[in-house]
Amino acid sequence: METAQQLDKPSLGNNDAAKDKAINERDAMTQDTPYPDQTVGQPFVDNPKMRLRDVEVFYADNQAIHGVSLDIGKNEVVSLIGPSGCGKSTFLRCLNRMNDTIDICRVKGDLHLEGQDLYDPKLDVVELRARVGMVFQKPNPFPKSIYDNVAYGPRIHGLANKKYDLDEIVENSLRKAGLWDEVKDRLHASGTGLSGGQQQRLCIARTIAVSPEVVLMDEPCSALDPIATAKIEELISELSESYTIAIVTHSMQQAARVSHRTAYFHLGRLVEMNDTETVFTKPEHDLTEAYITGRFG
Ligand SMILES: Nc1ncnc2c1ncn2[C@@H]1O[C@H](COP(=O)(O)OP(=O)(O)OP(=O)(O)O)[C@@H](O)[C@H]1O
Repeated sequence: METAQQLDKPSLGNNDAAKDKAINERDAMTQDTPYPDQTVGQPFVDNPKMRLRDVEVFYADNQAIHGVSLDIGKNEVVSLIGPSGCGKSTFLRCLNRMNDTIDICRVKGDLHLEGQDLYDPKLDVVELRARVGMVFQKPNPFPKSIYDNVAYGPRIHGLANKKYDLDEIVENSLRKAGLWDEVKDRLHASGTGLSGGQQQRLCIARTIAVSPEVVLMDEPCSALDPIATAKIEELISELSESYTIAIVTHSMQQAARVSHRTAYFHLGRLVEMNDTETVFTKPEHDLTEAYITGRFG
C-alpha cells in the first residue's frame, strides 16, 4: 500500500496561502494512513449510465488521477468531494472530454456512456457534450438575450424545425430550470443582466435545452449567495427525475443534501464511495472520516 507521503505532491494551479495551508494539513494528517488497495464502499451499481474504469489523467508528467473506477447510475445524483487539488474537477471533465481543451492533458482508461466509448477517436465531441452537458462554477451566459442563450444549442443541433418548436423548447427549459416566471416578460433582455443565481439557472436551462442524458456540475453554487444556492439545490433534486447528475462540491452539507451517493477523492485516488448517508455518518475509511470531521480541508 502507498501512503500519502510516498506519493508525488501535486502542484496546485493556484498556489495561494490558504491552499498551501490546506495541503500541509492534509499531508500531516495522512502521513501514516495507507490508501486502500481498492476503493472502499459501493463504487459500482447495476446497469450504470456511466461506467468508468481505471481512469488516469496526466498534466504533462504530473499524474492527477490514479486508477479511479466508479459507476454513475441512471437518474442518480453523485457528489465528488475531497480536499483542494485532489482531482475532483479533473475527473469530472473526463466525463464529457472537456480535458481535450487542455493541451498538456492526457486521459487513459475505459470510460463509457451506456455502450458508447467516450474516447473513441471517431466520436463527435460536440454531440457528446450535448449528451453530457456541463454547468460551470461561474455562471457564463453568452452575451445574448435570455431567449437566444437557451435557443443556441437546439439551433446548432437542429432540434427545432419551426419557431413554435423552438419557443416551446425555450419555455420548457426555463420552466425546468425554475426561471420561467422570473423572465417570461423579458426574454429578449440580455442574459448577462440577470442576478448571479438567475444567470446560473439560465446556464442550467441552456444545458438542458438540448435534452442531455447527464449533467455535470462543477461547484455550481460557489459564486452564489445562500438563497440562490438553495434554489439550485432544490433544482438538482427535481432535475434528477429526468437526468443523471454528477456534481463537484466543496460543501459537505450540499453533498449531503443533494446526492444519492458520494465519492471521496484524496490526492487523485478514489478512497471511498458509498451512499451519501453512510459517507457522512459512518465513513468506512479513516481518510474519509478525517475529511468529513474537518481535520483537513
Ligand atoms: N490545467 C491544468 N494544468 C496543469 N495541472 C492542472 C490543471 N488543472 C488541474 N491541474 C492539477 O491537477 C491536480 C488536480 O486538480 P483539480 O483542479 O482537478 O482538483 P480539485 O480537487 O478540483 O481542486 P479544487 O477543489 O481546488 O478545485 C492538481 O495538482 C492541479 O494542480
